[in-house]
Amino acid sequence: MRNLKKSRWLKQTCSQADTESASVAVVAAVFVLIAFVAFYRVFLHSLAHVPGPFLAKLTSLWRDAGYRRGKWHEEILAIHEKYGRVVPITPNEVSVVDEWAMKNLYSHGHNALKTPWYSVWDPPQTAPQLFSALDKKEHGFLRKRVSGAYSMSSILKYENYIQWTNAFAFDVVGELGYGSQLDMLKTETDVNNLRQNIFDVFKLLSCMGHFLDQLWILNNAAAAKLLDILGGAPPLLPFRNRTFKQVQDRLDHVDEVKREDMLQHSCRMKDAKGNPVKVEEVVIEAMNLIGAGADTTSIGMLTYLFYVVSNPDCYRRLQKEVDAFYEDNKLDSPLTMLPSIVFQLLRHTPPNFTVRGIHIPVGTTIGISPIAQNRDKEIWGPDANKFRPDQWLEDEEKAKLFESATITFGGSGPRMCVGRNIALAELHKFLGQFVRNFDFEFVNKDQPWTITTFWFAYQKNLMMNIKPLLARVDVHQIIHNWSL
Ligand code: HEM
Repeated sequence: MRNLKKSRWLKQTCSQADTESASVAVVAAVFVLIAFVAFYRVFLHSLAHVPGPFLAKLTSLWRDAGYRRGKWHEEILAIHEKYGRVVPITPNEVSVVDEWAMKNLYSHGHNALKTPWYSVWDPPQTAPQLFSALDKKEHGFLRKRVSGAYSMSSILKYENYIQWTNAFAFDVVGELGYGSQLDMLKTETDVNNLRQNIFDVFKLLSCMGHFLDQLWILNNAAAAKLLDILGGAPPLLPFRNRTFKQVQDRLDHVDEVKREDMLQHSCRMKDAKGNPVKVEEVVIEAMNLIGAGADTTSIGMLTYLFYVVSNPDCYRRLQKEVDAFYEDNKLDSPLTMLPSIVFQLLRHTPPNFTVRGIHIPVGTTIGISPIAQNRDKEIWGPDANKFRPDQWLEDEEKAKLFESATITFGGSGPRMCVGRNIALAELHKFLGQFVRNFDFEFVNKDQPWTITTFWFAYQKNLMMNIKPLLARVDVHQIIHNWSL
């Protein structure tokens, strides 16, 4: 009996020892594997010799941590300043600044494929969307059927709606894509908490797009259904429901509606087989307009206000030019300063690929950071960081070169911004009207604004003293202390 107990105890002790040594072996194997991967990445990987931050070569967590800090717009400039024009930012991703690379990545015929990061922008329970479609054929089809609505001739037809809405970005895109304003101006509130929700969702998706298979675990139809049942509505649901209602209403009356806006264009689209479009497909186009077209353009407007106030000479010349344009209602004097300021502010905001002698292997993720390219001293000269609209006026040849090197709208190829014409129309209108009707200056001259970047560079706390110019607008002469 005693022997039996002893042998059981011995067996238990042995199996405990076996488990312990197996655990040690597993931990050791994991360590060896990590050490091997680290050694390979830092010394043997084909990008190992390219100068860049050490941690970036080791793990993509370095880049992800940078994104989450919200200061990537400063960090990417510092990285290029320190390491040059081709810099690894993860073990398998390079950030590049180069005019040639821009043409070969982002123009017709040459464009590289978008990375799987974009898949995170496909909301569950909606139709495929233009921006995140990775497949070239699918993207080509989706783009072709909407592009008529974005052409300059169409945008000029919508101009009345833009004027009407006082050109404020959310209401403008609402007017074009939903058939009515979003009532942000009228109610002076964030209707459906839309702006805050878009900020929160963009922050989450832009940071987490690299993780856990693009957050698939949360971002799928089953999870959305489960959330619905449990009553935990996703943040953009009220807005999505409102969009469905508005779109369905327009689809039901499309032949009676006389309004030629973008919603009308979307309602008349066909699917790939030539059948009438489904409600989900129109909804995704309308939501695209809001996501891609509102914050981007309002960021441009704030950038304008910031740089015009920071450059009194530009401000004075611009006001003079716009005044001359309206003088005696002639409206025919040429505008040069206004477009130069627009272009200047926009700047401020495949196999065997070789950039500047550095070979980028097939399968590497490659991208151009707009801010790094738009501030590059080799392209823009020693005063690349200065806001100097005259740059566009001094030399016609150079201006053409600058235009082709500016990457703000994503190059010139099939993936470039389809809403460029809307953005340009809005910005020109807003800038011209604002400078004509108001005098403005910073409240806080030492720190006029703060910028946080989560894919979009959001400006916060831009406080302005705004004085209506009495001769032109019928308002009391009061100094507004207005937070933009
Ligand atoms: C100053 C304002 C704007 C800027 C700087 C801007 C910039 C860009 C950039 C860089 C891209 C390419 C993004 C990528 O592929 O990662 C893009 C795509 C896009 N933009 Fe804009 N955008 C602006 C305004 C607008 C407006 C007003 C709209 C619509 C009303 C719009 C709609 C779109 C859409 C739908 C795409 C996806 C195009 C495609 O993949 O084929 N954008 N934009």
